[in-house]
Amino acid sequence: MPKRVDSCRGKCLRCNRHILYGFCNTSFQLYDFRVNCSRWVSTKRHVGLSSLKGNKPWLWLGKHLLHVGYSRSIIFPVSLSMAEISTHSKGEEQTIENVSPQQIRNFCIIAHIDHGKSTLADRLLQLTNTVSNRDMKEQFLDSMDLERERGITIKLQTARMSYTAADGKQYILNLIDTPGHVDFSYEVSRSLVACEGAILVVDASQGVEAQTLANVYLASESGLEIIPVLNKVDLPSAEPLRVKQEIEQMIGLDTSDCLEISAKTGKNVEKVLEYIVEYIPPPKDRSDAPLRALIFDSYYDSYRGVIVYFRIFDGILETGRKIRFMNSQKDFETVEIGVLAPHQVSVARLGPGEVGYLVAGIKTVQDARVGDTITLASQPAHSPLAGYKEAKPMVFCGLYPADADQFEDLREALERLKLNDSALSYEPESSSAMGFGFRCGFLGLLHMEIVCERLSREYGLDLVTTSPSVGYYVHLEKKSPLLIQNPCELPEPHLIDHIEEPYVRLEIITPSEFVGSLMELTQSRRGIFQDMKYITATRTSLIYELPLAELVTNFFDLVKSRSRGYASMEYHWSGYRVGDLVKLEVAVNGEKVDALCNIVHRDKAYSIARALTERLKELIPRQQFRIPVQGMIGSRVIASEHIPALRKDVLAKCYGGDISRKKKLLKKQAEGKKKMKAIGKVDVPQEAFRAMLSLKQTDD
Ligand SMILES: Nc1nc2c(ncn2[C@@H]2O[C@H](COP(=O)(O)OP(=O)(O)OP(=O)(O)O)[C@@H](O)[C@H]2O)c(=O)[nH]1
Repeated sequence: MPKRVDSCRGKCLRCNRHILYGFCNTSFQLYDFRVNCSRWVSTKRHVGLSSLKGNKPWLWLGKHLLHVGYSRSIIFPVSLSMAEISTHSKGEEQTIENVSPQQIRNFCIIAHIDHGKSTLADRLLQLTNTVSNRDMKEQFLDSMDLERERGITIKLQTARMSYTAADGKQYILNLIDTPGHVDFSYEVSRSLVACEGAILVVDASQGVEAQTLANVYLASESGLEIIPVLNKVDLPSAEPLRVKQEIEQMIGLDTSDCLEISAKTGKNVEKVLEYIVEYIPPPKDRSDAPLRALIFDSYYDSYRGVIVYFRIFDGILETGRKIRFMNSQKDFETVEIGVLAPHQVSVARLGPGEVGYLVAGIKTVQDARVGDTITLASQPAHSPLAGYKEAKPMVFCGLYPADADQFEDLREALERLKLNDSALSYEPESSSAMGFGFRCGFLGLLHMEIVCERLSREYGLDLVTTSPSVGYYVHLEKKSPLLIQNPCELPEPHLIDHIEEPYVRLEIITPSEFVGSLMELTQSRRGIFQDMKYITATRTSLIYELPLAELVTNFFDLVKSRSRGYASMEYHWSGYRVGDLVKLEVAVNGEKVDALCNIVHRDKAYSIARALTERLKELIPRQQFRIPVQGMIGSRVIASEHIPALRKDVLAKCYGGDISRKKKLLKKQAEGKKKMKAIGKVDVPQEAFRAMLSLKQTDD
């Protein structure tokens, strides 16, 4: 391939307006250029034959003419030389040099939530001068407003840092910061595949938590070198010795030379950089092999189309080359490739081991799916790299615009969010109580909360959400099973043979004194006990199989409150199990409210129905007539409440007088109320739809 040796810049001779930038290859033919700093265009199609016009050589670039000159010191094989009008000043492209894989280290930071990943990433960016002190802000890589406000990482983030190590050599360190919350663990698994090593951050005051273990398992499954680091040693409550012991006992990592750092104060953070260079293996040098690069993230930019983040395993990628996505078998021409330093900086080529981005005029994220392999269309690789399991939505809820006119806006907003969030799913549905809306699928409750918040903040939508539910497999007699994501769709009981519900394998790590209370909670949520391990003298791990439906209704909050915040939990999908489940419906004033329908375990149906009707009685405003609120399974009423009518003193104006007159007035009032009840419609307030959620909390 031609090697880029120099760049040039000049005005178009024809229009005298456009500035043209170009790069020369080894034979000093311009091989790619751009107009007015906008997109790069391959010159293969655009450069016309060069010619000399008097002493002023010029060159066609598409419809533009570039004025060029000679350098007399070198004899060129072609008539044209490097452009000399103005040599491209130190532009971004030239600051990034291609490096050999030996000088590259790809690593990610993994930890339990809030153990200090993003803070450590901040310090590393500062130490390597990737971000100047002036531009530095807390949690630099968390770019979403929501991430910064809540102090959590939602999306994985990448940054390329340049570091001169103690051995005097310069290294390129590609960092991937990952989220800690269990809902986003699929982001973690994606980033792990792009790395050779992981820094495992453990809070020295808290120790090994459930998510620490889960992430370590993921990292060792991917064959990564794990470097444990104790963070927050500046805290008075830090117990580095105890935590080191925990790491050795629970994870089995040697902690004899484990670093004790404070990401907040910067103590010992520079040593982390040395450890990365020393312990994390460099990527393999397979530059001669056909290109294979793994897509680990992508997002949609309204100006440039889909931006794909990838890691190259084999071969070389250059701007202007035609690439192919091996799974979707779609071809695109790369308009720009570059690295994330941490902002996008374009480069001409990237070699094996490099992490970068590319722009190729891709219109939908579906064309460049995360987990797909990029290869060259002209020299495709034989087989794609092992991708990822697709993120599967686990929790579903209905989203309805409070104002029916906003339905189309909601559709548009969901379409846009979906472009950058492949785990989100949605399909239209309608409800008699709430009109038209969408049934959306999320990875977990936090994911759901974040999507709802983004919809209201970024798109100004006022939404009503129904209580979250999970997906059930309903086996009908002599028919193939149905997947039900909306409880209202559950067929009549006599048609159902059995129902299967999703289960998760749950691990809770807790100080031993809270074990009893947490076991009680888990059992009340239909948990099936699997194992209990004493990890250290004071900490215990509990393992349960738990229905996902029980977990999504604020189980995590209860675990936290019962353990005074000290327990942590982690779960992953473990399969479907048969459950004795029924559809619990609610009728208000004789009319079933479909948005309040839910699938619950038969044993709990009565208590939930009772609590729900009581709660609705408080929430639904009183009307002129008496309103019955009933919880029902099929046509059987299992709980009932009445909202009393508003009373108007129709006798107020009767001073004394005849009793028959009073009776007449009261009779007239009773008749009026009866009529109103027959034609009256009860508006169920929005809070009522969330009642189900809060109910199950009180239920425990
Ligand atoms: N005292 C002290 N506080 C720290 C240190 N490192 C991080 N913190 C604080 O711990 C909190 C969590 O830090 P983050 O860096 O956001 O943690 P995280 O692991 O990235 O969190 P998620 O992205 O949500 O998983 C913040 O309030 C930090 O200021 C440290 O070394 N010492």
